[in-house]
Amino acid sequence: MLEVRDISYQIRNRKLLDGVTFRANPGELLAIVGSNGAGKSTLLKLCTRELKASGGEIRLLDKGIDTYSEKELSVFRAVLPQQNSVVFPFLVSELVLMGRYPHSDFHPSEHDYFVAEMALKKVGMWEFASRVFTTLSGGEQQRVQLARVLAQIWDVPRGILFLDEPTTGLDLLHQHQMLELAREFTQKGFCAIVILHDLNLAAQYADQIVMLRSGKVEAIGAPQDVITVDIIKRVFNLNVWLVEHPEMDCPMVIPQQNQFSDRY
Ligand SMILES: Nc1ncnc2c1ncn2[C@@H]1O[C@H](COP(=O)(O)OP(=O)(O)OP(=O)(O)O)[C@@H](O)[C@H]1O
Repeated sequence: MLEVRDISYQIRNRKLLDGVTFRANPGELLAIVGSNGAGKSTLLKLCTRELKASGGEIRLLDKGIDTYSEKELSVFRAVLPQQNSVVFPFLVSELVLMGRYPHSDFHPSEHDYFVAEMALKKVGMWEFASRVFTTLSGGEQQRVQLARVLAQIWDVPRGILFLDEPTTGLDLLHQHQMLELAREFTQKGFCAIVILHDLNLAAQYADQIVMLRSGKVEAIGAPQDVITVDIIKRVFNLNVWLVEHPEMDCPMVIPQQNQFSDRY
């Protein structure tokens, strides 16, 4: 569904990404993790065509990403960016309806209004529908933005969801709800590519994890294969304990104490 083949990206003389290769299949949630500056957002921007790779190839639904028109792409792939760029006083309902524009050519049908309502209800924000978006709290805005991207690909058969640090600003409940929702969509055949900083969330929700370090893939695979003491030490320079999740078949990360005193 998403295939990234030997991708590199260079700015001036600096390689921000080098030889990155992975594949995400329908029904999978793939988490991209790694230290600050490792290249996660750059990689996501290449996959969403916000940036153009210096080398390699990216394929979506078995076609090169460059072969799609912007409109074709927007019908089946939706992007939740890291930064919230809304400055105009749109109502929450208007903003979510914008997610339907690729389907409605700016003239929303009854079905588009229905989908926007369903999406807002899905993220628990329906009662905020007539509020001005910019007056919402950071976490509330993030949930409305999720409703917008879900509305965009709500009823396509094979959608691709790109989420850049979607849990930022969300409380514990809503962090898990956000990822539960992403997983719900993967269960109906979507593919979700999610940048996460929290390794425990990645371990709990991802089918595959791509761990980046200095622009290269340090490890890729199932959470048990990527979330290891050695790999975390190499990537984050952090000593951790790993414990088994009490209910799920995945590791949980606990940083060891007293390892920072000589660093600062
Ligand atoms: N336009 C640019 N010009 C120069 N350097 C850039 C540019 N964009 C990104 N970089 C650098 O590329 C590296 C990767 O950036 P990127 O935002 O992809 O990292 P990230 O893994 O998403 O980081 P974080 O976890 O902090 O969000 C960083 O060192 C960043 O400073």
